[in-house]
Amino acid sequence: MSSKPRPIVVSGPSGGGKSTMITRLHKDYPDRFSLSVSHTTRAPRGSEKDGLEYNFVTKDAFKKLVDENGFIEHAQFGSNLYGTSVQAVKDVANQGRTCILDIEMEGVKQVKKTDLNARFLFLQPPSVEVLEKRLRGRGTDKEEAIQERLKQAEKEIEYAKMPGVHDQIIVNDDLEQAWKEFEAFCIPDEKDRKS
Ligand SMILES: Nc1ncnc2c1ncn2[C@@H]1O[C@H](COP(=O)(O)OP(=O)(O)OP(=O)(O)O)[C@@H](O)[C@H]1O
Repeated sequence: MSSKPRPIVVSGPSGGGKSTMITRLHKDYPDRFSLSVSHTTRAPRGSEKDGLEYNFVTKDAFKKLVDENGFIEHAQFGSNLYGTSVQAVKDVANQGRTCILDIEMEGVKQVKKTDLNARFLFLQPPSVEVLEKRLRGRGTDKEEAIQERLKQAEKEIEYAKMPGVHDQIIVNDDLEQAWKEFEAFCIPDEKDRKS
């Protein structure tokens, strides 16, 4: 059996609290968790270094990796391609850190097809009504985007109900309570926890 840290997949509807939890996790445990380095076909900017901010690759190399099923998720923004590769997640584990993957439902399904041996955590809002309030309160999304996110949220919550999809579902109602549960999932050994 390998002693490499198993990646943790955090998913849940937009506005469910993924960024809030993951930001706190990195802040409280800066040496224990890492995000994977994404691939991109865009050119490096300023002092960006290959393998650090991104793995900078050509469009051909990117497409080859797509054909080889090397990506968990990939998408196009403008004329550039971006993706999270299976290898980038393994690289984090090889460095002795737990890779945190913040991905949506389709990505969760992709991870399940790999040999990453991930643990799956779902952050669920207390209700769609509360989710709507939080999305509005965040003030980052236009009305149309909010409606789209709420529709998608219902699908995500339905999928999460299927037995065996997630190792744990945390209902993000009271923030401190949800954080405690999140922290406990990410750091199973109580003596290693800060709170
Ligand atoms: N338990 C909570 N109680 C009240 N507000 C919360 C709680 N958890 C998160 N929020 C707030 O809800 C909003 C959405 O949270 P956050 O941005 O972390 O969601 P997300 O899942 O990362 O969304 P996205 O997938 O769109 O990035 C934020 O404004 C955050 O401060």
